[in-house]
Amino acid sequence: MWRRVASVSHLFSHSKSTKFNQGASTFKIWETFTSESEIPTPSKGSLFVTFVLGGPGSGKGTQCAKIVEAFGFTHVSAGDLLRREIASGSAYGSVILSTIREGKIVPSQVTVELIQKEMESSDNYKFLIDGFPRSEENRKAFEKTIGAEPDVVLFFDCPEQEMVKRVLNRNQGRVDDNIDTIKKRLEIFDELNWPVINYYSQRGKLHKINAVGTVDEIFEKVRPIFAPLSK
Ligand SMILES: Nc1ncnc2c1ncn2[C@@H]1O[C@H](COP(=O)(O)OP(=O)(O)OP(=O)(O)O)[C@@H](O)[C@H]1O
Ligand SMILES: Nc1ccn([C@@H]2O[C@H](COP(=O)(O)O)[C@@H](O)[C@H]2O)c(=O)n1
Ligand SMILES: [Mg+2]
Repeated sequence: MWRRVASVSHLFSHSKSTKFNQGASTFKIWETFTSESEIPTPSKGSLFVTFVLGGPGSGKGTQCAKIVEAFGFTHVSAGDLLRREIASGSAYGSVILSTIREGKIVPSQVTVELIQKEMESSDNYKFLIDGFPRSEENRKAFEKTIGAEPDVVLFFDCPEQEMVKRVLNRNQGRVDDNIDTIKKRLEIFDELNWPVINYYSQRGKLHKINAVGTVDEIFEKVRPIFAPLSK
């Protein structure tokens, strides 16, 4: 289904064989961007991965919904997958629930496996991976298991005060939408997410978006990033 540009399996010799890295087949070498303004021009059939980063309540899920509508991506929210795992009554459920309650990060192996299953069950080739990677450990686990790097990384940059306000007003019954857990999530974000943001910034893949404004105003900053993509 995905057009191969070149095999990079030699770079991931210890990774598991998956739909994405199987032998020398379904893979492409990811274009390297030399500046933050450069955007890739993917062709249909090539796997196209966008990581969506930002603090709690910065608007990642809200903007992902708009990107899906405008550009035909499949939205894979790591947090939603973990919540679904809890709801399914899986063996991991109780440990995931307590980790989310504490605002901590679930072991990468668990999260990456859920993401991998979700991607493999989709016929789409354009994915928005929302709320991932949350740490360098997450990032490395994705590379190793999926055998891919993101084409684009979005970072919704939002002041803490605004994030807290949005989360407390979200009203979706999430166990982590309370002031104590929000404080912990913000601490974890500061400690573990910045190294990931810096990593992709140094590689010219990061698109930092000021996440203050209306949903539509913010989307108008996102839209040009994906303009080369047809739906
Ligand atoms: N630009 C905006 N202005 C005001 N409120 C917003 C804006 N964008 C999103 N919201 C609201 O803020 C809340 C958090 O947004 P959203 O769920 O998209 O954030 P998130 O980054 O996915 O958060 P989390 O990491 O906790 O899942 C939601 O209630 C949403 O409706
Ligand atoms: N890569 C991830 C993503 C999320 N979590 C845990 O889920 C919580 C909620 O995530 P949202 O993206 O929906 O805000 C988050 O606070 C983490 O506890 C994770 O462990 N790893
Ligand atoms: Mg979200």
